[in-house]
Amino acid sequence: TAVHLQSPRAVGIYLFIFLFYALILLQRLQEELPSYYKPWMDIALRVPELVLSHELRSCIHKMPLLSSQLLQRHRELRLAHLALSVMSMGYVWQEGENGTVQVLPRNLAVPFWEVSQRLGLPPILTHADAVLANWRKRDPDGPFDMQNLELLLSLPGGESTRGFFMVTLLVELAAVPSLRNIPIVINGVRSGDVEAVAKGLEEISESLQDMKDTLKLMQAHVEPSVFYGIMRIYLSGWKDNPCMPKGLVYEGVQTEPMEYSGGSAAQSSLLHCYDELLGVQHETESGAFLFRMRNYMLPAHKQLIQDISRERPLRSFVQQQDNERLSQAFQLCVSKLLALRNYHITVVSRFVTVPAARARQLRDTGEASEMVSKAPTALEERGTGGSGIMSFLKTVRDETRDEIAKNASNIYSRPALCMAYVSK
Ligand code: HEM
Repeated sequence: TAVHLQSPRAVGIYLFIFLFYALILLQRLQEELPSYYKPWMDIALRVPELVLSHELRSCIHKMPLLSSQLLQRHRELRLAHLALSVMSMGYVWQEGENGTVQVLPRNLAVPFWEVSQRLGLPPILTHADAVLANWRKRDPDGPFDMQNLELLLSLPGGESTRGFFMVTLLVELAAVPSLRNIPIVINGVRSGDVEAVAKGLEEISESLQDMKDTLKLMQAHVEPSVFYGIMRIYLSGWKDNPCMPKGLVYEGVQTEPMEYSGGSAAQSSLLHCYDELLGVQHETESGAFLFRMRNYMLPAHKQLIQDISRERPLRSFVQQQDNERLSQAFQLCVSKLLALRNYHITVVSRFVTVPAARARQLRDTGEASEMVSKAPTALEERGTGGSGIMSFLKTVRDETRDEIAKNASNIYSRPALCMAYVSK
C-alpha cells in the first residue's frame, strides 16, 4: 500500500493494522497445545457436555496443577487463555444463577492468572478469546464463511453458540478493509490530502455497510430462546452481577475476591476505533463503561485506539477544508456507523428484550416449560458485559447521531440535506 508513514505513531498504527490483517486473513490460529497440556484440552473440548451432565466441576477438581512456562508463542498463550476461560465460565455457571461458587480452584486459577498476565488480558472469557481466537477453517483453502468455519472450543448452546461466535467473527472480517483505510485517512489529514481522506472515508463507509449486512446473519444462525435461555449466562461475568455480588476468589492468586465483566462485543476494538477517528464522544456513564471495556482487549488493540485518539480531530479538518466531497464522505461515514448501531439495537431487542418479556410472562403465570423461563433473572436488565442494556445502547447511538448534527450544522445551511443523512 502506498501509505507514507510520517511519525513513529503512524508506523505503530500501520504495523498494528498489518499484523491484525495478517492474523485474521493469512494465518491459521493455534489449534493444539503441547502434549503436556492434554489434561486442560481434554476437559476444555468437552465443556458443553460436562456442564450439562453436571460433571465439569468435579473434573476440574481432579485436574493437575500445570506450569504455564511451557507456553511460549503468542498463539499458544491465546489458545491456553481460551481453554482456561471456557473452563472457568463452565465451572462458575454450571449450576445456574443460584448455584454459583465463590472460589475458582487453584489448578485452574493459578495458570489462568499467569497466562492472562503474559497476554495483558483479564482472567475471564473475552471477545478476544471467544471470537478472535476461536475459529478454524474446515478446508484450509476454502472461504471464510459460515459453512467452512468452525469453533475450536464451545460453551452450551449447540449450533446457536457456533452461530453467535462465527457471525461476530464475520462482522470483524467485514471490517478489515476499513482498518487498512484508517492510516490512509490519518496520513491524508496530516499532509492535507483532501482526496485521500475522502476516499478513505468512503471505503470505511462501505465496510460499515458490510458489517451491518453481516450482522443480519445472526437471525439465521442463532435461536433467540437458546441465546437468552441457555447461552447468555456462560458469557456473564462477576462484576455488576447480582448473582455474584462479591466477585470471585482466584485461589492461590489472591485471598480477596476479584471482579471482572463478562464477554461482550463492546470489547471489540472496531467501534472504539471508528468513534475515535470520527470524534464521536460518549458521556460520563456510557463513556466510562466503554472505556473500561478497553481493559478487556489485547494491549495492541487498546494501543491502536489510543494512538488514533491522539491524532488531530478529523471533524475540524473537514470543517476547515470546506470541500463538498470530503464533507459528504465524513457525514456518510458517521451515518453508516449510526445505522450499524441502530441495527444492533434491533438485534439486542430480538435476542434479549423480547425473550426477557416472554420469560417474565411465563414466570407470572407459573409456567416453566419453555427454554426462556430457565434464563437467569438477575441478567434480565443487564448485558453480559454488565451494562444496563437499552439505556446504555440508546445513549451510545444518540451520541453518534449528535456527531452528524454537529457537523451538519456547521457545513450545511439546508436542513433537508442534513436530515437526508440522519435518516439514511
Ligand atoms: C445476538 C447478538 C448480540 C447481542 C444480543 C448483543 C448484545 C449487546 C449488549 C447487551 C450490549 C451492551 C453491553 C453489554 O453489557 O454487553 C452490547 C454492546 C455492544 N455490542 Fe453487541 N450484541 C450482539 C452482537 C454484536 C455483534 C455481532 C457486534 C459486532 C462486532 C456487536 C457489537 C457491540 C458493540 C460495539 C457494543 C458496545 C456499544 C456500542 O459501541 O454501540 N454486538 N451488545
